[in-house]
Formats: sequence, C-alpha cells, structure tokens
Amino acid sequence: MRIISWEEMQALDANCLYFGLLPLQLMENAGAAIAREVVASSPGKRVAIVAGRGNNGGDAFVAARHLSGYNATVYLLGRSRDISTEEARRNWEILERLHLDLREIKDAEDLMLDECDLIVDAIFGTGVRGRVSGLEAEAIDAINRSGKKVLSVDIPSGLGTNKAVRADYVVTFHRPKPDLGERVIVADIGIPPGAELFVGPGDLGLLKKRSSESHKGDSGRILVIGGGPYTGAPALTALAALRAGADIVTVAAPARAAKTISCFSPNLIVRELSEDHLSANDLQPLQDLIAAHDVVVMGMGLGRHPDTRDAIASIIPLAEKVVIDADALLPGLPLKGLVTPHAGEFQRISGISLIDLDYKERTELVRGYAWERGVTILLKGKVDLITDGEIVRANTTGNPGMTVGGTGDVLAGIAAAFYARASALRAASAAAFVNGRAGDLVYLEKGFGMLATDVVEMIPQAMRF
Ligand SMILES: NC(=O)C1=CN([C@@H]2O[C@H](COP(=O)(O)OP(=O)(O)OC[C@H]3O[C@@H](n4cnc5c(N)ncnc54)[C@H](O)[C@@H]3O)[C@@H](O)[C@H]2O)[C@H](O)CC1
Ligand SMILES: [K+]
Repeated sequence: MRIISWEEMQALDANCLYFGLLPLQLMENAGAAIAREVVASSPGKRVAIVAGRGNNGGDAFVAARHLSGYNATVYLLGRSRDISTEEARRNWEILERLHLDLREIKDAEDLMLDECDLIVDAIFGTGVRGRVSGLEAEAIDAINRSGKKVLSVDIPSGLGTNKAVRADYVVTFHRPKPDLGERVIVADIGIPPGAELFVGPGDLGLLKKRSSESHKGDSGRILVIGGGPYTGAPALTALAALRAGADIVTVAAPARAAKTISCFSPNLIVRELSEDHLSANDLQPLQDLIAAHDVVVMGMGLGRHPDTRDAIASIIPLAEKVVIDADALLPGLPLKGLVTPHAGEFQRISGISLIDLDYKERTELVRGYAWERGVTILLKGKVDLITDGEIVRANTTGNPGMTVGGTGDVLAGIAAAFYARASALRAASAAAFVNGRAGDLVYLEKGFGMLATDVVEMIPQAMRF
C-alpha cells in the first residue's frame, strides 16, 4: 500500500469534507477501528484510555463507546471545557451523558495505569506542534514507565517532538504514514478511492506557503513565451499567473505582438523579441530570461511559423520547469515538465486518439504516455485528467460556459504560478481545480456570457476557502 505523507493526509481530510464526508463520520470509523484492535489484541478487559483535547482524543472517546463489555477508563488530560474541536467535544458529551468512567486529570499522578491490561495512547495525533511539556510530557513519561502494552491512536503521541510515547503498536488511518515504526495496523475509515482521485481544496494546501517574511520573487517568477499572430492568449496567461499569486510575470513576445500585449495591462512586464515570430535568433536573450525566472510557460498565441518550431525545440530543454501548451504542442518535439493538451492536442503530440474511449481506457493511455515521456500531463476536458505516469488525479470543476476562447490560457497561467511552489503533479491538480471553480463562480453571475478575463478576475476568490 502506498505510504502517504502527513500533509497529504491533511489534504485528503480537507477534500473529504469538501465532498461531504464529515470529520465526525471519519472519527466514528476511526474510533470503531481502534476498538476492534483493542478487542483483537488486549490481554484483558481493563483498558486505560489516555486522551488529549484534540481529535486524536476524540477518536479514543468513540473507541470507549464501542468497547462495551470492557472495563474502560477515559483519562482526559486537562478540563473537558478545553476540548479544542467540535467533533471531540460532541463525543465526550455522549460519554458524559451515558456515565462512562471519565476522569479529567490535572496531574499525571492521577493516571492509574497499574490497574490496566492495555493503554490506549490518544494524547496527540497529527496536531502536535512545538515542544511537549507539563501535564502531557508527564503523562507520556508515565505511559513509557508503566510496562504495559501500549496501542497508539494514529501516531505515537509526541512523535517528532522532544518527547514521544513508545508504542507497542500503532493503528493509523487509511494509509501507512512515514516513520511509524514496524508494528503498524492500517485501518480503513471509509475514505473511498474517489476522495484521493478527485482534486479539491485540500490540494491548494499542498502548495508551498508564502512565508510572512517573503520577498518579491519568492512566490514565483514566471516567464510567458507566447504571442505572434495572437496577443490576447499570452496576456491572459500572464494575468492569470499574477492572480494565482506569482510575484513577477514577464511576457516575452515577438516584436509587434509585444506592443499590443503591453497595452492590455500595466501589470505586465513585456520583452520584445527581434522578429514578428519566435525564432532561433532570440535564443540568447531568452536563455538569460529563462535563467531569471522559476517557471517558463509557452505556446499561447505563438502561431505556426516553421522557424518557431525549431526555436521551441531549443527552448524546452533550457527551462528547469516548463509548462507546454497550445502552439508549443507539436509532434516530434522534446517534452518536459508539465504538458497541458486537450484531447486534440494530445493526439497531435502522441498520435493517440482518445475519441470514443471510456474513462478507464483514456486514463490508461494518458498515464502510459506520461510515464513513457517522463512528464506530467494535464489533459483538459469535461473531466480533467492529471497524471505523472504513476499517480492519476481527476478534476470535475468547470462548466460548458468555459468553452469560450482563452480559458485554456488562463489554466496554463495558474498552473505556471503553482508550479513555482510545488511539483508539476500538485501544481496541475490544484490549477485545474481553481480554474474550473473560478469558471463556476463566474457562471453564477454571467451564465454563458462569461469571458476568459472574468475567469482571471475570479481566481483569488476560487482559491479562498
Ligand atoms: N486523518 C484523518 O482522516 C482523521 C484524523 N482524525 C484524528 O485527528 C487527529 C488530529 O487531530 P487534531 O485535533 O488536529 O490534533 P491532535 O489531536 O493531534 O492534537 C491537537 C491538540 O493538542 C494541542 N497541542 C498541540 N501541540 C501541543 C503541545 N506541544 N503541547 C500541548 N498541547 C499541544 C492542540 O492545541 C490541540 O488541542 C489525527 O491524528 C487522528 O487521530 C479523525 O478523528 C479521523 C479522521
Ligand atoms: K496518539
């Protein structure tokens, strides 16, 4: 089973909530799973549950309720009015009303661990931060000194801090996580595969955060190489990258196009290339520009001049991170980074037709192609597919109004901005979600009268949750 990181698990939790799977439901399943393991492994019927005031404790409150027939005592570290989450509080209150054996303790000496056959450790889960001291630290010491068998809920409490429980075994939820040691039981808590397949707001949390001390350029410098016969397309990409949080966006465009692009917005920095189409003559200045940016996004509005094709072929290998879109999607060219075709463009580069195939067949073909070429593909469609050749994600935001020209250019800009802060797979997944959601928000106001510029303006709102 694939190991997922704690931050991926947090993102998955957020997506579950977005799809309507409530934390209280997951907690019920988590607690029931803990109780099942207690029954399966306890040497006797006396169980001491040592709980903190977060959701890890909440899981254990549920477990206590499922342990009828056992002699379970719940020790809450601190006061019940300080329980920090709604879900844990609700489960605590049920135990109170039903008169289970509950003890709110101020001192670790009040833990009667000698009397039990098994300790359930639910002091901290993934929410532990900083140093552990005071009551929690003393309780961890008491558990470690007890000589009793210890089952940790989700993670040995305090793992990764100055003080941690030494667990005999860990019951973790949904998937194995890193650093849990050897005796790990993975419990299903009712998260179906779709919750991992479909992109949601949790994926935005996987982009590297802007720190409070960030400087100009820290959150991404994006170079758009586009324009020629068309000027609106690269401008949309550039503005979308800015609205998606990039700090600096430069558009490098053929001479005449550059002048028009400059007129679209004072927010754009535009560099003029030497001719009226992209050509090998511009490789030197472009190389310098590429070195000064984190991500290159290219193709929008470039046109099909034969010199342009050769220039594109030379540029792609120069960029460390590149988003390849629209007129840069040509057969026989090198591929790298993130490739953003619709089905027609996919066929153009790969020779693979996706017409009349069902979802599974399409996915396998696109995944296989991404694997073979060593790139991430964002296949745009009614359901967007995102794959790096191993992992497959799908996005269902968006609406038929988005067939208006330019929304693909907007998507490329968002993807480029996110790519500066994450892997191609994470960037493309979050970008597809945000672009479609922005379109859905515009649809509410403008219906099918939506313009790509409206979608650009809605990006910040689509990123807020
Ligand atoms: N992953 C899932 O799908 C599910 C996880 N569940 C369980 O929820 C916990 C995470 O819960 P959370 O409330 O975020 O955090 P914790 O319970 O780990 O602890 C938070 C609690 O502790 C306080 N705190 C944090 N650090 C310290 C410190 N150094 N010293 C003192 N106090 C500290 C903080 O203020 C909070 O009060 C996860 O592990 C799972 O067990 C769901 O129930 C099921 C779905
Ligand atoms: K724990």
